[in-house]
Formats: sequence, structure tokens, C-alpha cells
Amino acid sequence: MSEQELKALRVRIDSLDEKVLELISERARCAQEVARVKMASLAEGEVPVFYRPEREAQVLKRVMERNKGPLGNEEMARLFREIMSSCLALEQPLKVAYLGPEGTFTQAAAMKHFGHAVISKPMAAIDEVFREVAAGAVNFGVVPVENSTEGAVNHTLDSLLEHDMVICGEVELRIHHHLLVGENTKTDSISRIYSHAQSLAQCRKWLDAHYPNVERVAVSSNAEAAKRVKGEWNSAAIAGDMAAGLYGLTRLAEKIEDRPDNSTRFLMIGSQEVPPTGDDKTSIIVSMSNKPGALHELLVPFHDNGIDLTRIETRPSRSGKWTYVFFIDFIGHHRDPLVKGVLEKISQEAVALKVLGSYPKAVL
Ligand SMILES: O=C(O)C(=O)C[C@]1(C(=O)O)C=C[C@@H](O)C=C1
Repeated sequence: MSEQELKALRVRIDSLDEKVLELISERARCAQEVARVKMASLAEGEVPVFYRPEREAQVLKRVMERNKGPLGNEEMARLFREIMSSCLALEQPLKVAYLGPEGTFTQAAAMKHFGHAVISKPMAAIDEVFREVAAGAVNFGVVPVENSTEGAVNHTLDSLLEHDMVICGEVELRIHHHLLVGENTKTDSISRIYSHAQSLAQCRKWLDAHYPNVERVAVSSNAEAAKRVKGEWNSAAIAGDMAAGLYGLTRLAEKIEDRPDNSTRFLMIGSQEVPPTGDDKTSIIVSMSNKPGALHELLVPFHDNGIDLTRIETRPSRSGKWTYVFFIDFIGHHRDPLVKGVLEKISQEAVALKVLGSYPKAVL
């Protein structure tokens, strides 16, 4: 390519950037207008709701449907995700608490869902995220709920039982783990590997094969593990890209998770009910009486109405020995007439039924 050709293409890019810039600014002014309309149409004492997850899901889906390339759908949606995040920040900067410290996969999930224009607050434990949301100190919380290799995150399920929260969104993240060391580490004398218990479990076979005699130490998060090894000489951490970058660690081995499709699903919790989008999921907790066939009774209405269950999890109930509650996720919104009917049928048989929330299926 000649210098002249390159110059001409850059002139074209400059001119396109000017147009993109003007269009993004016009969109941002439009969002400011939306905020004005929302404020103007409030009834006496009503609180404005600026964040609209159902609308955001619609915008991102539309972008993906209309995208003709060469950028991929996910890539294009990610760009629009950030534009929308900045537009929302003009209306109201969202405050989001997540399972910290900085650099956790939960932080990455929060950014994937809300974009980077939010004010984010790392919390030390899952329960603290719930308490922060319950206290109204933040608009939303982000917590992990299940991993494709290791299963349920029980702390989150138990917190959902204890607190009155609304689930208003979900996001899935591919989880890649690396073995990380600080600059002073003697790599041939590693005697200890830190990580979160779930991450150690997700890399169990790799660790058995490569570091069978090294002590595995479970800490509160993999970002915490990364933070610790920064100053230590004989230790390594298992953590992801964000933590590696944040603490300036070197990757001794990359993508060491036992399953290449290792993914984690995260929930957005808050107090805002989300209207139907036509492509939603609902999460409920049900407790049935301890009698034969109870689980069958619970599942029949779903089957009879052709409603897809996406997950069912059992946890001991807090109210009696050997009694259980079921966490169920299914396709549909609790305002859909079909779903309404199923929930009514279940509540006739159940000891207790709580709808945790209906929310758009993850777009990104
Ligand atoms: O449509 C709205 O209600 C808006 O506030 C606009 C907008 C957007 O930028 O498209 C911004 C924030 C909302 O969460 C959803 C969409």
C-alpha cells in the first residue's frame, strides 16, 4: 500500500469519525430529553426510573439483528452497550455493588451488563452486596449464581432466601483462569497456590497434573489471591485477566481451567420490577411439603403448559431439618398469562412460593 493510499483512507476515517461523534452526541441529547420526559410524567410522590433493562435488551437485540459486519454482532453490541451506559449516566449515574475486590470476574460481569459509566463499589462478601442493595446505598448488586463446572454458588442462593430482592438481569461470562506470579517469585520453588475455592475446583485436574504436591489455599476471591502473591516469593495465584492486569502479575500458564467451556452466570439484584420483553426468564423459590411425589407435583404444571425449565437447584430450608426449597428458573415472564396460571397452580400445592423476578434473557 502506498503512502498516498494510506493518507486518503485516514482522511476518510477522520471524516467518518466526525459523523459518528455527531451522531453519538445527538443520541446523548436524546437520552437527556428522555430523562426530562420521565421526570415530567411523574405522579405525586413517584420516584423516576431512569434505568430500563427491558429497553436496553431491545436496543442491543436490534443492533445485533441489523448488523451487517464486518464487526461481529457481539462486538457491535458491546460498543452500543457502552454508548447506552454513558447516555444513562447523563440521566442518572447508576451505583452498582459487586463481589470484590477490584479485578474479580464479578466486576467484569458488572461491566459487561451495565457498561463502564457506572459508579462501582467492591464489597468483601456476597452477603454484603445484598445488604448494600437492601440499605439503598446502591441501585443494583452483582453476584455469581452458578458455574458450568462447579454448579451453584450456595452463598448467593442462601442470600436470595434471606433477603427480599428482585432479580432484574443476568449475564454469562466465559471464565479463563491463569497461573499468575509476582516479579519476585522463584518459579521453580512455588510452595503455595492461592485462589477462590470455586476457581481451585475449576482447575483441579490441571493442578493435580502440574502441581500435585503444592499447598492449595482458598481465599475470599481470586482477585484477593492475585493481590496476595504480588509481594510473596514462593506463591502463585489462580485468577483471570482483570486481576492479572490490575496487580501487574506474569502468566506462568494460561487458560488452565479443566473445561474449555467454563462459564459463570451472574445475577443483577435490586428492587426494580422489569416489564416483559418477549424473551424473558423468571426465577422462583418454592418450598413443598415433605411428602412423596412433591417434586413431581411441582414440575407437572410446567410440563403441561410447555414451559421450559432452565435450572432447578435444591437447598436445605432454614426452617426445619431435612426440609428443602427449590430454586427454579424458567423461560417466560411472571406477567405472561400462561406463566401466571402455572404459578397459581403451584401455589395451591406449595408451602411457600416466592417470585424472585422476571428479567430479559442475557443478550451479550
Ligand atoms: O429509553 C429510555 O428509557 C432511556 O432512558 C434511554 C436509554 C438509551 O440510551 O437508549 C438509556 C437508559 C435506559 O436504561 C434505556 C435506554
